[in-house]
Amino acid sequence: MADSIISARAIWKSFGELSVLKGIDLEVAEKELVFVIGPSGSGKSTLLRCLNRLEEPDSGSIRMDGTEILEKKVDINAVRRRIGMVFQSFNLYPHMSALGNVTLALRHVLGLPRDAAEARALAALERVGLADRVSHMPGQLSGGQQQRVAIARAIAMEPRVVLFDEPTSALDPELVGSVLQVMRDLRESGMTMVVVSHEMAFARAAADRVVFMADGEKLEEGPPASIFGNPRHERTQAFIRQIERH
Ligand SMILES: Nc1ncnc2c1ncn2[C@@H]1O[C@H](COP(=O)(O)OP(=O)(O)OP(=O)(O)O)[C@@H](O)[C@H]1O
Repeated sequence: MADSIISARAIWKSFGELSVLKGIDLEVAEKELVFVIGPSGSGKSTLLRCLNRLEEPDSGSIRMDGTEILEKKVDINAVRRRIGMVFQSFNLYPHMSALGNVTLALRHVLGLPRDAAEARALAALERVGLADRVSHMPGQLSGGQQQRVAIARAIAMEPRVVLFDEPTSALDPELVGSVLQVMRDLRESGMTMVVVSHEMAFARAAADRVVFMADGEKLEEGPPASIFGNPRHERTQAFIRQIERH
């Protein structure tokens, strides 16, 4: 793919005796929303974490904008500046306001002066619908609002791609919609995203491509209509049948 932002090839990863990724390939094109689904324990989060080297693959190649990021000499902080990540647990600093949380990396990682960092942070908080909550501490915000602060923190860095690792799994059901809406808006604005999530309705509606993983392998991938409507692999069929029962 000529315009791939991420091109991961033959990624292998074990934890001790447990082989979690078995030669996975993943391409992510500019402005694409790639959705990774599969049974619990199939290696989805591990794959995502390998993409920014929160986990170190045992072997394989990951190119970002054409540059290999698995080489020892690569400045991993420079790579991470270009890859935002949103976690299931929002990982906000509890003693800092929403604005403080979003501003922190802009000042200390990007080295922006306070005024410029705050202006950028305010714009990001506005984008996620929190213009009226910038001075609130995380404890004064709902889970959905806290996750939106975490998304603002990621996008304020103006990354090339944002990875979402089960961003709504820790939320009460009534708070999920606001976070998914922000993710939908980001997609509309052309943000490149890789999402691991169990929100299948969202995958159907918003994904450009769905990747189905099982036991550390990619069994099939394609547009949501074909993965959900006409899955070819027997394990994908079983998975889709199971989620449709719930
Ligand atoms: N740091 C680790 N040390 C040891 N085992 C790990 C570690 N991280 C993940 N695993 C194991 O690797 C396997 C894959 O985990 P992973 O979280 O990638 O799966 P997943 O597909 O994201 O699952 P889920 O949908 O339940 O989150 C699991 O068996 C898990 O217990």
